[in-house]
Amino acid sequence: MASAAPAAAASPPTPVVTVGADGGVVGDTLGTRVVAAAGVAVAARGVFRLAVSGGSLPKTLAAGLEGAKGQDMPWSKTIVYFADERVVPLTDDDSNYKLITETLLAGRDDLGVQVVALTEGLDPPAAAADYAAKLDGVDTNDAGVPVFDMILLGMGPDGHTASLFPDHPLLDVADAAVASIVDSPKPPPGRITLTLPVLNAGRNVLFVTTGGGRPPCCTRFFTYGNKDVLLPAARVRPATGVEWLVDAPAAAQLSSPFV
Ligand SMILES: O=C(O)[C@H](O)[C@@H](O)[C@H](O)[C@H](O)COP(=O)(O)O
Repeated sequence: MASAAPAAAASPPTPVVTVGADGGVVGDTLGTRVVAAAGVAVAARGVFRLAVSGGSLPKTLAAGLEGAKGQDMPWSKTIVYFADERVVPLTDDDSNYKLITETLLAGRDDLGVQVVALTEGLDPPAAAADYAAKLDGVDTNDAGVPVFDMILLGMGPDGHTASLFPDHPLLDVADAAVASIVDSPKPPPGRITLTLPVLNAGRNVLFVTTGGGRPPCCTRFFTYGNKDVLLPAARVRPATGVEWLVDAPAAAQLSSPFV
């Protein structure tokens, strides 16, 4: 990836927040968004490159793609990547690869979905470099940044997204598509993550946040303390816009100007 391009002059669109009554409704909406983005990508480029996070997202997505919507998915033209991954064996309970095989991909072994998994046995920096090399087939923008058709993100209680944590130097990585962390505040400590330039280059970028328990983060969503330093999740503002799918308990904790 080339070094960072100058920041775009125009402000990105204000995030769109879509509130569902509960996790089931959020999952349904997510499924609809994913099928729509997949259809557009396959019609335009013959493939749908989808980057997913860990946490609760794979389960919500799996539920949203049950039934008819799942049948509308171009599974054989879908390539699943990881917005972040834990540097553990693929069979480890902490592995996001294991998580998606047990949720999103469960019962879909024969549909030809490709998954770009972490290479096992490498330390985090080597795993990040190796994973970056696996992005070779992904389109890039003028700045050489990989452009995914869709990136699905969650937000932790501290405002982290993917494995980009508040006040961490990884937030400033602008010359690599994939970075590593060895001191993740959320266990396990060793992880790889897509970097902010990649998250901000996605064609469709969605956050999915359900449940309460996030007031410290959400009340500080746009500013961090008194320093006007944005929390990691708030720094994901692609020029294509960003949508937040939240349930009612999460929405109740999001303060203006977020909603
Ligand atoms: O740890 C991971 O693998 C994640 O990608 C992480 O960034 C996650 O998305 C958030 O912590 C939200 O997690 P929840 O969906 O469980 O709230």
